[in-house]
Amino acid sequence: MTSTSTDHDTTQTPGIGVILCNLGTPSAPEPAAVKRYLAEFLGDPRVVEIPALIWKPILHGLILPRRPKESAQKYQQVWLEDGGSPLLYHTEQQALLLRGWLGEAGIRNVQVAAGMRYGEPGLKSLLERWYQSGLRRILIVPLYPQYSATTTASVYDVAYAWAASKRDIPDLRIVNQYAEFDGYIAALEETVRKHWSSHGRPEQLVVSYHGIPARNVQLGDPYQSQCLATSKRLAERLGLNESQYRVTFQSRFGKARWLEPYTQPTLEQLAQSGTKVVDVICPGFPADCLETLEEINMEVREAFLHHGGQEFRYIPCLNEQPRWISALRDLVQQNLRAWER
Ligand SMILES: C=CC1=C(C)c2cc3[nH]c(cc4nc(cc5[nH]c(cc1n2)c(C)c5CCC(=O)O)C(CCC(=O)O)=C4C)c(C)c3C=C
Ligand SMILES: [Fe+2]
Ligand SMILES: [Fe+2]
Repeated sequence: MTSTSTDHDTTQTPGIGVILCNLGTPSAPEPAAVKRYLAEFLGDPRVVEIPALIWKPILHGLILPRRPKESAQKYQQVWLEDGGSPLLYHTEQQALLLRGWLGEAGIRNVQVAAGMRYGEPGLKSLLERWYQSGLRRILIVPLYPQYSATTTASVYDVAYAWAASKRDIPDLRIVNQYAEFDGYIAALEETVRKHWSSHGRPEQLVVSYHGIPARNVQLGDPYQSQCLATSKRLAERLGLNESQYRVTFQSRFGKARWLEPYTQPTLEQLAQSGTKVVDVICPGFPADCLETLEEINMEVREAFLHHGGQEFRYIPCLNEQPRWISALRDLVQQNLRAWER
């Protein structure tokens, strides 16, 4: 970590806040807490784009009475003994480390915190708290490298709605996407190379992203093309040709068509057609969470092995990897520089 000469002006202006904003997570791995979380999350019209008159009765009459119990059991399997929700734990660790790395780069007037779009610590309360304490420059970094209206736009909604309640609106900046940001790709590359140096190369690298409904893409959501762009950049840096990796989409919810190919059936087909060793990485999740630790590393692993695969090697998310924290520092510095002009 070295100080840069370009950050001097920004560092002297008081009161900058940086929020690492992630999706959110239940407060406990219990049905009641999961129900509260899912009600807020799935009640967001950015997430489920079905008219409220149709969706609300389905959500409250069919989904919320059943799913929380099932989901709570899954959360229990990944809940950290001391840290609680992995998603919240890793996001908070990232915020702590980023604060230190920014300090080492000479930026000492910055506060960094984790904020959650759904649940606690809530994005809106954090904005309000910092505003009341006098911060007038706030940078939000959604922990979604690939933009989707279902996730990133929802962060904009909350921030802008909060700002709409203010007479003296602070300088607010939101990082829209960083699917091909060099530091991010380099961090992914490093995590794969480290994994290969201890385990050797796989027959296939499966690059799995959270899915969204296919219709959203038809309506203009750029998410799919950004996932493909991230994967292509990563594969190029790893020297993989097109037959050595594939991109898949996981976590389908409901019966509509989502982005394809789906992760689990792809791994089952790979196993059935004789592939024995696979590596799976989830670049769309900067922090490990239910969808990576339980769905990928438990459910999909079991499916692959059950269909004849021999080695299912899950590559953990970027989490607290120094190369990732330095990428976040670079991304933040790049955005803070805009305030110098
Ligand atoms: C309509 C449903 C959903 C859309 C669209 C969706 C998009 C989306 N989600 C993430 C990241 C995460 N999702 C997580 C959990 C999760 N996602 C959905 C549904 C949709 N997601 C549900 C119902 C759940 C809850 C778990 C369950 O009950 O099965 C998580 C993990 C949260 C945690 O606490 O660990 C993340 C992270 C992205 C990036 C995305 C679109 C691009
Ligand atoms: Fe999700
Ligand atoms: Fe899932």
